[in-house]
Amino acid sequence: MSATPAAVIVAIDGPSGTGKSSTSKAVAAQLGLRYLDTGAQYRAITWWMLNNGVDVSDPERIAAQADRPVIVSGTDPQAPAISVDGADAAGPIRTQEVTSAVSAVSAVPQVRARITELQRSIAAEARGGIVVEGRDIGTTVLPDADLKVFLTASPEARAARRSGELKGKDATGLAATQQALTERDKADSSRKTSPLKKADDAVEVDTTELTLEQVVECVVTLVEKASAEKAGRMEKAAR
Ligand SMILES: Nc1ncnc2c1ncn2[C@@H]1O[C@H](COP(=O)(O)OP(=O)(O)O)[C@@H](O)[C@H]1O
Ligand SMILES: Nc1ccn([C@@H]2O[C@H](COP(=O)(O)OP(=O)(O)O)[C@@H](O)[C@H]2O)c(=O)n1
Repeated sequence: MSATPAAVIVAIDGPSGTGKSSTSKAVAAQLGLRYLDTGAQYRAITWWMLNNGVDVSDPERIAAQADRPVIVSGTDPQAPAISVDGADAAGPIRTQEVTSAVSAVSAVPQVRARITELQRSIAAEARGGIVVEGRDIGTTVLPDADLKVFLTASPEARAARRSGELKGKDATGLAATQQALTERDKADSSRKTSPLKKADDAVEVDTTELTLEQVVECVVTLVEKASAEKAGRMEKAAR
């Protein structure tokens, strides 16, 4: 008799515009898992620093304030929510001002330690399983995740996707969007503390030529396989 699928922890990492958020939400909703957007948490702490007059070009000042904001993340994939000091932050964390400052704030070790601890406790509470998306989930936050996926896409495809999202809200052209993405990737990949990096045991999926539906289907298949394998191992251990 085949075992009931086991609850799994899924780590989805990759650079900006590769489809992490869209894919993670859809996979979690389809499989009844919780969902955590860790980029939203780094955006939230950045928003707090900007609102509280902290000089975001000064790592020491950021470090000194890193413990202060109270960040609460919802984990419903159908209605992702985030608040800072009790205020809804879902809208304000997506502004250009926050996007431009987030890599500098998230590079500060005290910020990463604080947010990493929060992420681990949320994952531990998700008894039925969770999809956690970010930059360092498979390498640092949840190195024992049951499945690690690393999404990639060409810089041109990523910029075209982001530029489509910004249309009407931002006058930035495609070339400027690509330039901003490249700079953020470079900052995220070159920082000392848990840089953006594919974990050695992550499955890499290049989404450049795939539709979002195809990526979701591919990741759902990988999660189902990881879940069945885990259930098999648990059943064997219980015998
Ligand atoms: N495979 C894909 N093909 C085309 N557009 C996509 C694909 N995956 C995601 N998108 C679109 O690209 C944009 C960025 O996706 P998102 O999931 O926010 O990426 P990330 O979280 O990696 O930054 C969104 O508008 C999304 O709908
Ligand atoms: N696990 C994570 C997630 C995000 N981040 C930081 O947070 C920023 C915003 O993440 P995001 O996922 O919202 O970025 P987008 O690609 O969606 O614009 C990234 O550029 C990183 O600087 C991080 O350092 N570690």
